[in-house]
Amino acid sequence: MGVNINAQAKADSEFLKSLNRLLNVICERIFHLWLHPDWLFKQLPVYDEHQKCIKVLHEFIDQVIQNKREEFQIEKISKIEVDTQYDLGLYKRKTFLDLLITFSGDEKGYTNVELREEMLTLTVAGTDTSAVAIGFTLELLAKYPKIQDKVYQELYEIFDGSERALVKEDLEKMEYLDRVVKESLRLFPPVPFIIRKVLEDTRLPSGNVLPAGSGIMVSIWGIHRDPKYWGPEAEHFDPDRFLPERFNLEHPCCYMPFSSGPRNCLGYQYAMISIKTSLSAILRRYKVVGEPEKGPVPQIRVKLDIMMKSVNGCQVALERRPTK
Ligand code: HEM
Repeated sequence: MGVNINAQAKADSEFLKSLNRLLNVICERIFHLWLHPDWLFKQLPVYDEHQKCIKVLHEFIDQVIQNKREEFQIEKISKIEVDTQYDLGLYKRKTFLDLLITFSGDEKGYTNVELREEMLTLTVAGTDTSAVAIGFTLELLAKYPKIQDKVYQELYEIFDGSERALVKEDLEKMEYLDRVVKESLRLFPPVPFIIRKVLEDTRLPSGNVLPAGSGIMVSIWGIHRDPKYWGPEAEHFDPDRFLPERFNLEHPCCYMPFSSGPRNCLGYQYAMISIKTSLSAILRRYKVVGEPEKGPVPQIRVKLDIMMKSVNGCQVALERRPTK
C-alpha cells in the first residue's frame, strides 16, 4: 500500500496486533465446531474482540485509501492527462494500491470497500506465508549442515564469493536452493490446509458420499507426507527428490503448497522469487547454525495459527562467512 508500519521494530503496532489476534480467533473458530454458527459466536465475548480487531484493520486501510484518493485528485489537477497515461517510468514507482485504483478505472473502478478487501487479502496472503517458509528453510539448513554446504557452494559459484547485488538471472541458476525450498514447502507447508465447499454430492473412492453444501478441509500437510505418494521415506528431508529425473508425481495435487486449480495462490511465482532472494542474501553471507538433526526426519515442533509455524519461532544462530 506504500505505508511503512515498521512491523519489525514496532511489534506492538495496533494494526499488527489486531491482525494477529484476528487470525488467532479465526483459527480457533475453524477448529471448534460450536463456534461456527454466527448466532452462537455472536453471544460470546470473543466476538467483541473479533469485531474490535476488524474495526482497527478497516479503519487503518480506509484511511490509507482515502489519502490515496486525495493524492490522486491533487495529481490529476497538477498534471496533464498524457503524462499519467504514458509515463512508464511513473508506473514503476507505483504501489499495488495505486495500480488497483488506476487499472480498475479510477473513480469508476473498484469501490473503497472492494479496494479494502483486496488489500486485506493480500496483506494476509502475502506476508507471513513467505516469512514462515524462509524461517522453516533456515531451521532445516541449520539441522542439515551438509545440505547447507551444498547451497553455499552453489551461491559461492554464482556470486564468485563477492558482495555484488543479486540480479534476476542469478535466481535461475539457484537450482539446488530451488529444490531445498520446494522440499521445505513440502514438509512444512506454511498453509497446511485449505477449505472448500462441496457443490454437488461427491462419492469418494471409499464409497462415502460428501453431500452437496458441506464444508471440507483438504490437508496439504497430510498429502505431502503420505507414503502412498512420496514413498516410505516421505518424512525425510531430501531436496533431491525434486531433481527432474526423480520427480514423478502420481497426481499433480500430490504437491500443492500453493494449492491447485482456479483458486490457487496468486502470488506463488513472486513468493518463490522473494524466498530465494531473501535466503540467498542470508546464506551467501552467513552460516546458519543450530543443533544438527540426528536422522533424516527433521524434528520441528509446529503449531497452527492459520499458518503453520515453528513452535520455537525458527531460532537459529548466524556466523559471518568470509567474502572476497
Ligand atoms: C510461501 C509462500 C506462500 C504460500 C505457501 C501460499 C499459499 C497459498 C495457498 C495454499 C492459497 C490457497 C488458499 C485457499 O485455497 O484457500 C493461497 C492463496 C492466495 N495467495 Fe498465496 N501463498 C504464498 C505467498 C503468497 C504471496 C507472496 C502472495 C502475494 C503477493 C500471495 C497471494 C495469494 C492470494 C491473493 C491468494 C488468494 C487467491 C484466490 O483466492 O483466488 N500468496 N496462497
